[in-house]
Amino acid sequence: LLALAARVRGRSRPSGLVGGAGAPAKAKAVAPGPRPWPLLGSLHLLGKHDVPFQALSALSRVYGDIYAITLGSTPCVVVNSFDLIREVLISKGAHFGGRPDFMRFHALFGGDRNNSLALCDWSELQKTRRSIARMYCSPRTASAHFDALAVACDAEAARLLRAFDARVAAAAPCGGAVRAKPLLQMACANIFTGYMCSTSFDYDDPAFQHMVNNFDEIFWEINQGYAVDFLPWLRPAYSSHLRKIQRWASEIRTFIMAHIIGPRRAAMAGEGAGEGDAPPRDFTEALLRHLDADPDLNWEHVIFELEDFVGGHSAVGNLAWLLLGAAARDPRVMERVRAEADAATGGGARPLGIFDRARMPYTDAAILETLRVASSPIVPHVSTQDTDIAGYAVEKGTVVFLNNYELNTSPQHWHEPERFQPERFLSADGTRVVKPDFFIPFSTGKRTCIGQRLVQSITFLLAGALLQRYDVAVVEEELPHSLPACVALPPHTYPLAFRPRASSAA
Ligand code: HEM
Repeated sequence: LLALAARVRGRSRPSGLVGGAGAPAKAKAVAPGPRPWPLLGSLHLLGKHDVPFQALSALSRVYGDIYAITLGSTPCVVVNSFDLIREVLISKGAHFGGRPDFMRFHALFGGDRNNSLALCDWSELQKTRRSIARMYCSPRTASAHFDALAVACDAEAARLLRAFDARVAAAAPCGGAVRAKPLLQMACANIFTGYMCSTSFDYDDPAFQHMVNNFDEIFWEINQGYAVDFLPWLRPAYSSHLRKIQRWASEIRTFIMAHIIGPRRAAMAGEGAGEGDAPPRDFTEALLRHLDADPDLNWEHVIFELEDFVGGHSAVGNLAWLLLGAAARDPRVMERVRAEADAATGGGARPLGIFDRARMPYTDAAILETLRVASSPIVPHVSTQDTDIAGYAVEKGTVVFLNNYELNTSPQHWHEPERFQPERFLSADGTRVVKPDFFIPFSTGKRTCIGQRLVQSITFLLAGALLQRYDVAVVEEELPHSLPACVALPPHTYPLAFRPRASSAA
């Protein structure tokens, strides 16, 4: 009964807000929520589940669609319904443009999280950076940038398949089990550097391998929650961990400077690039030209921006490996992706390309279903002024969790949400992808993900090409396993068994 009462309270608007004409304005009520303990706040409640987002969903069944919770001494609000998430991200987006001040975020970006596009607070500089990045990281299908992406993808898919052929042949005596996520990550990294920086690297290059592994470590790391995020006095206990994060990030920047920006800058000087009206050759050149033209930009911005965007490849590689894991668990998924790929390429008469995505709705739907099941959390937002959500007071500096784990897994929204069923994203005749409004894996509003077109195109290509070429199966001793509410897999995650396809079309 208490739980039910709390739930009803959580859902209703506080009556004090509805004053009659001339009535004195009453202070807005604070959303209901658990009573915090000294020092810890309610952090102990998050530890009762595999991942914090499960705990946040469980608490929504007690306190309702919006509740207030104190973590350490940080005031937080959790919103759990699509309407309230839209209120925060869209109708009141201008009030919630900040990001949390976690020391891990600072450690990743040279001591200042505002160097990062995803982790900074909203600012004029952020607007400029987003608009430069958007053109390249969100290319429209009929655009020169998308054509350039297609070229980088074609070259890399061919290289990946050659590398896989060799690995699979070597692994054949032990059933074809290959721990190949790192290979996939290198292919993704090369597509990103090929497209954004007009350069790519050999899979055997130890410096490249090291950079890709560092990115993967960081992607896994950033997807974890740590008590120190809310209890800064725990810092001494985490100091070696923080140093490790700093080292990964700084090694990445050294690589980018030495192997991408340095050579590129030298080549541009030699070619006289930037002179005349020719458009920049790629994202790196666009950034370097801005550096010369805009006094507000400095070297650090360029390096950090490339780090941010080249680093996007880690998310793609992890997503593609999750999709391969799902296809290995359910051969029907593999068969349907393969049937689409065969139909699109004339039975393998030519390699699969990113333009084929338009004719492969099931494969596209399988990517969406992988995103739904993984349910990557939206990066928390922070209120930049005193405001309200659903009429409840929200003070400046409050961390807001947008619980899209609840949106992606609730039986209120999905039939059998625990099942992997790409068909749920298809029209009744199976010819079109249909996405419900409340499905927002890339968030929405002014801080929405910039990379979603790259994510969908590259995941499509790499997973599609591999499924067209190989029979993929689970390795019984190490079944595919991933955390709920997490699109990241540990860098050395489960292997999958690959065998050249029995009825070979590709
Ligand atoms: C599995 C793949 C990915 C998923 C599920 C994903 C999802 C998200 C989500 C949920 C946000 C938070 C938006 C918000 O706070 O409202 C975000 C932000 C962002 N994403 Fe992605 N993302 C992915 C890959 C990428 C890639 C490949 C790139 C770059 C090429 C990228 C660039 C960004 C940037 C720059 C932001 C920050 C935007 C801002 O704060 O202004 N993402 N992403």
